[in-house]
Amino acid sequence: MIAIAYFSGAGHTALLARAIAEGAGGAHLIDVTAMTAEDWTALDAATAIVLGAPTYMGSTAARFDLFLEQASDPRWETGAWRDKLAGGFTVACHGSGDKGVALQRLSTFAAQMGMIWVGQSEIGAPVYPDRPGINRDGSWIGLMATQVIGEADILDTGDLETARLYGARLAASARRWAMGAPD
Ligand SMILES: Cc1cc2nc3c(=O)[nH]c(=O)nc-3n(C[C@H](O)[C@H](O)[C@H](O)COP(=O)(O)O)c2cc1C
Repeated sequence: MIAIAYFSGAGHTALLARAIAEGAGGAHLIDVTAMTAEDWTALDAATAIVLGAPTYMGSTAARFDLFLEQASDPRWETGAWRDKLAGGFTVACHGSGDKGVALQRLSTFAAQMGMIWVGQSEIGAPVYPDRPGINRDGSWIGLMATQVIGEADILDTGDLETARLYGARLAASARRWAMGAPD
């Protein structure tokens, strides 16, 4: 099972979370501002946890960092998430916008938790001109999207398709990983 934990101030990160879930063929979507006991149970049971936060001031939004710190106690010490798969995504209003820092922050959290990071593997245009819009920000450490300025409720179709493909990759990875789980 895949769990997607995200924070979204104005809705863009939430759109990406839903597209990843769609590509994965279903996932437990968790808004970290309204955590329930069931959400923590789902995270602890998940084969893969996908972390999503908008880039605010050059890194992950503080509200998501609060969730990461909450999740670490006591799981960092107990190793409760060790060897789970992890992935990450972010969105910002600039093509760069220092989104890479946000994805490094998420992958560093995963590393500290002993998780196995699954990056973004899609190559689009200009390398493959027949794939316009796919991974248009050229990010492989995780999924990046760029906000369509002035629009709160839409994202670029290429970014959404890239998110679906990332979800499919995470789901395939989770299936393979679960098959090889130790007894
Ligand atoms: C406090 C704040 C800080 C931001 N910092 C950045 C930034 O460093 N780089 C950038 O490109 N966009 C930045 N933005 C724009 C957001 O990343 C962008 O609007 C994004 O789509 C928001 O996602 P959300 O709708 O899920 O909150 C910032 C927005 C806010 C509110």
